[in-house]
Amino acid sequence: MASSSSSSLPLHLCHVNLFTVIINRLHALLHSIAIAFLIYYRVSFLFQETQIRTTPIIPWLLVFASELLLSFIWLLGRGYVWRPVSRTVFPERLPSDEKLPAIDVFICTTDPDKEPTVGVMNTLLSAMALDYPPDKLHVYLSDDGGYDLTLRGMKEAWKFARWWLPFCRRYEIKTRCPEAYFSRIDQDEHVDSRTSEFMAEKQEIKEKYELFKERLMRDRENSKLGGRGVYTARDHPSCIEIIQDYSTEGLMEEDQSKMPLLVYVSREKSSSHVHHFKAGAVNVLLRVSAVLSNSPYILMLDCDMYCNDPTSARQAMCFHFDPQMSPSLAFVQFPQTFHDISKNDIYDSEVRSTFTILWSGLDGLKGPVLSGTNFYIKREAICGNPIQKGIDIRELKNCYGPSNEFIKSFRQDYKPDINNNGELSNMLLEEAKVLASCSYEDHTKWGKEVGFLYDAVAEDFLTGFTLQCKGWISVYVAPSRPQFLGTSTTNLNDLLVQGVRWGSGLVDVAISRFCPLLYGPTRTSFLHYMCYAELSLFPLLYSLPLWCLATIPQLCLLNGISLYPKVSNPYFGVFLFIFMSSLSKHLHEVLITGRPVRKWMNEHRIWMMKSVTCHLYGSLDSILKKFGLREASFLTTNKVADDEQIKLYQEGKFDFRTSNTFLVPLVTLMLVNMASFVGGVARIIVMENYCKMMFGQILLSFYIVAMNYGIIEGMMIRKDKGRIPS
Ligand SMILES: O=c1ccn([C@@H]2O[C@H](COP(=O)(O)OP(=O)(O)O[C@H]3O[C@H](CO)[C@@H](O)[C@H](O)[C@H]3O)[C@@H](O)[C@H]2O)c(=O)[nH]1
Ligand SMILES: [Mn+2]
Repeated sequence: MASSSSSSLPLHLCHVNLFTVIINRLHALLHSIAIAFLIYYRVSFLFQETQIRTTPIIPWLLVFASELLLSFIWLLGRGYVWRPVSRTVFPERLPSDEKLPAIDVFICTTDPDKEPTVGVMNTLLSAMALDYPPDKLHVYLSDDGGYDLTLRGMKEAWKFARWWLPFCRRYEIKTRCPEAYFSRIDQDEHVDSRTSEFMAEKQEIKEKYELFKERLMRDRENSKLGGRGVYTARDHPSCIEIIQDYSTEGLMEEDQSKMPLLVYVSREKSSSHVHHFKAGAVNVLLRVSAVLSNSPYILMLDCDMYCNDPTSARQAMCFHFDPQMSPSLAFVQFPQTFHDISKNDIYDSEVRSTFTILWSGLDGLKGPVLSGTNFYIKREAICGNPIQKGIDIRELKNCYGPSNEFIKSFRQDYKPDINNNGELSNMLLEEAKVLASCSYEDHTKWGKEVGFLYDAVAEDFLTGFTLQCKGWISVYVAPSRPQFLGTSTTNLNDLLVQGVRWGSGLVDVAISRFCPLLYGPTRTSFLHYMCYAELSLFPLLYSLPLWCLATIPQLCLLNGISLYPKVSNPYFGVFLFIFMSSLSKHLHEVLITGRPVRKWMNEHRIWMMKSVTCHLYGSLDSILKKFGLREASFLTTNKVADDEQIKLYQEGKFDFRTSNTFLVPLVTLMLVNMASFVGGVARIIVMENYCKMMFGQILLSFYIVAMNYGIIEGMMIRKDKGRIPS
C-alpha cells in the first residue's frame, strides 16, 4: 500500500449481506423455539405414569436421542449463518512488481496411474504461468511415489514452458493450463486483435503441446514395459533436482530468461517408516524449499487443481499487503471448484454448501477452514518464527531437526547459497536431500507442533484449526471466475471412498486432544469453535441418528407402535414445523447461491446416502484407529475419467458399481422403508383411526422412499451396467 497514488484506496472490501443475516438469525430463533417444544413434549412423556404409557420406552428413547443429536449438530452449525460475508479485491492497486514478496508453489502427486502425468504437468504449467514476476515464483512438485516418469515429465514440461510462458504473457492469455486452453471454444476471448501473427503462433504452440503430450504418453508406455528396478513407490531414496535446460534454440531473445525456478522433490521412503501421506509430503516441501528459495508465501495445490486464472497470486496479496490485517493473517483461501461438474450434479460433486455457505459464514467470524488446496499461506504461520522469540540453538534443533542450514533459513537476511553460474550450489542440494530423508523428523516436533499436523488424515482441517487457535486469521475469496479448477469425484464409488476418508479424518480430530469443544473454548471465539465442532462431529452425529430414524419409526409402524403425536395433537404441528423449517432453510440456501430447486433435492438425497454409508464407516474407521485396531490410510481419489461413468453422471443416473459394503445398507434401508410404507397404508385401509395415529411415521417412510427413488430404480427398473446387481 506504500505506492503513492493508491495509498488511500483499500486493496479489498468486505460486504455483509444484512438481509441474509436477518433471515438467518430469525430462522435460528424460530427453529430453536420449536426444538424446545419438541424436547418438552418428549421429556414430559418420560414423566407419565407407566400405566398410561402406550408406547414402549426403548424405541421412544432411541428416536428422542436421535432428535437430540440432530438438534445439537444443527445448533453447532448456527455459527456459519451468523454473519456471512463476501469479499472483493483490487489487485490493480498493489505496489509495483519489485515490492511483491516471493512465492513458493507446492504441488503434490503420488501415483501416476490414478493421477496421469499429463494432468499433473498441466497443473504445473498453469502454476509456472501465474501472472507474477518469474524471479519471485518457485514451483515445487512433490512426487510421493518417486517415479522416474514424473521427473522426466517435468523435464518435458520445462521445455514446453519455455514456449508456453512467453506466449501467455505476450497475448495475455487468461486460461494458462494448456489442456484447458486448447480444448476450450472461447480460447481467445481476451485477445482483442486476432492477428494472423497470433493465430500462427498459437498453431505452432499447439503443435508443440501435442508433441509434448505424445512424449509423455510414450514415456508412460516405456515405463510400463521397463519396470522400476529395486525401487518401489514405498521404498526409494530421496531425490531432488532443479529442472533447467537453457538451450535457447529457436526462442526469441526476450523470452530466454524469465522462467520460474522448478524443483522436483521426491522424499525418501522406506517400508519401516510411517510417512503421513500428504501432510508428510508437504512438511518435506516446507523444509526443502526453505533452503532453496525460502519465499515468505506458499501456494498449495493438489496435482489436479490447475490455475484457471493467472491473477490469484495478486488477489491473495491484496490481503497480505493490508497493513492492518497482514500481521495476523495466516492464509487466503480460494474455493475448490471443479471443471467436470454436470448440470444435474446428482452426487453434489461441487460440494456447494461447503464452498458457498459454510466458508463465507466462517469468513465472517475468524476465517475459513484450511481446505487442502488453493490457498496462499504465510511461511511464518506454518513454520513459526523462532528467531524472533530468541530460542537457543539446541532447543531449535530439538524442534526443527538437526540441519543448520534449515535453521539459518529463519534469519531474515537468509539467502540461499548460489554458485558462480547463478545456480544453487551442490551443497544446498545435498542438504535438501537430508531434509527429505525419512528419519529427519525422528525426535522433532514436525507434525506435532510444526508444519502440517499428523494427528488426523484431514491434515488440512486440523492444521488450519490449530493455526486459528494460535490467533491467526484467514480470509476467503470466491471471485466469479474460478481461480482454480480441479477434478471432482463424479461417480458413487469414488465419492463414497473419499467420503470415508474425510469422515474418518474429521472424526480423528473430534476424538483427539484437539477436539474443538475442548480445545477451542480457551483459544478462539464461541461461534468459531462451534463451527469447527460441527465439522469434526457431523460424520458421527448424522450417521447414528439417520440410521435410527430410517429404521425405528418404520419398524414401529409395522408393529402398530406410534412414536409421534396424533395429527389432532398441537405437538404434531411442532414436528411438522421443524421438518418443514429445515427443508425450507436448505432450499433458501440453495436458491440464494443461484442453484435450481433440483439441486436441493440432489443434495438432500446424497446427504442421506452418505450419512448411512461413508460417514458411518468413516467414523468407525477413526474410532478403530484410536484403539489401535486399524492403520491410518489415504486412498487417493481417481483422476482418470471413465467414459461410461461420465455418461451416467451426465445423464443424472446413479452409478451403483461400488462395493457391497456401501450397497447393502442403502438397499436394506430402502426395503425397510418401502415395506413399512406399504404396510402402513394397508392398515389405514382396514383400520379406522390408524392414519391419525401413525401419520408422522407414514409420512417419514414415504418421504425417504420418494427422495431415494433413484435407488429403487437401480434395484428394480434399470437394466444398464450401473444398476444394483440383484
Ligand atoms: O500419500 C499421499 C496421498 C496423497 N497425496 C496428494 O494429496 C492430494 C490430495 O489427494 P486426493 O486423492 O486428490 O484427495 P481429495 O479427497 O481429492 O483431497 C481433498 O482432501 C484432502 C484431505 O483428505 C486434502 O489434502 C486435499 O487438499 C483436498 O483437496 C493429491 O494431490 C495427492 O497426490 C500425496 O501427496 N501423498
Ligand atoms: Mn482431489
